[in-house]
Amino acid sequence: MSYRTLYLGSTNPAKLDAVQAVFTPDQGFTVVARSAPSGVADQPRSDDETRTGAVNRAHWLVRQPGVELGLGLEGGLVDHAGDMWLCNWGALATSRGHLLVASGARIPLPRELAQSLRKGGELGDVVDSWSGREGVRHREGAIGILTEGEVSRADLLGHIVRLLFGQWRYLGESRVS
Ligand SMILES: O=P(O)(O)OP(=O)(O)OP(=O)(O)OC[C@H]1O[C@@H](n2cnc3c(O)ncnc32)[C@H](O)[C@@H]1O
Ligand SMILES: [Mg+2]
Repeated sequence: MSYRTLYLGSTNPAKLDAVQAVFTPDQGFTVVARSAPSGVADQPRSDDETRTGAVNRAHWLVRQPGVELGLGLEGGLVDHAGDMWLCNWGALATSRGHLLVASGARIPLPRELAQSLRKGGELGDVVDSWSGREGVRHREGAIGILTEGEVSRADLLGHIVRLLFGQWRYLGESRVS
């Protein structure tokens, strides 16, 4: 069997777990993690900026020689209904010019966290010092802490990856060769 390679635009293990759970060898895929520039702030602060970060990563990947399929995932913050919410976006680009986009579930952040984030900084760093843990962004994520382990960052991103994979399958025969 010949495998298709899916490039992920990040080496973050939580993102890689989410992608490897969907783009499996059984489905005919190998996954390669390669840091891709998001072209937006390290901490995006709107849906638009977060989606753009995911799309830029995916597009950057398919501009590299030999890359057929590029997937970008981006985490961000959104002000909504008086709270600051955690959001995530994903994009899957093909070298044939298709672009599929999806966003994930979101939850409001505790006021205390939102307050420090309004002063600047990245959610990953703020959550580490707030929770007294290290490297939360690479493991359970803020979402894992805020849901008592019920939903991990990989779970949250996994749903987005499935939405992308499903849309790509729906494209059918017109997808990449
Ligand atoms: O190496 P990359 O792919 O950039 O991985 P990252 O962890 O920085 O992830 P993003 O750039 O997609 O996310 C932007 C910021 O939001 C943070 N973030 C998003 N979701 C998070 C979560 O569930 N837990 C902790 N930090 C999160 C993340 O750590 C960054 O500071
Ligand atoms: Mg980042």
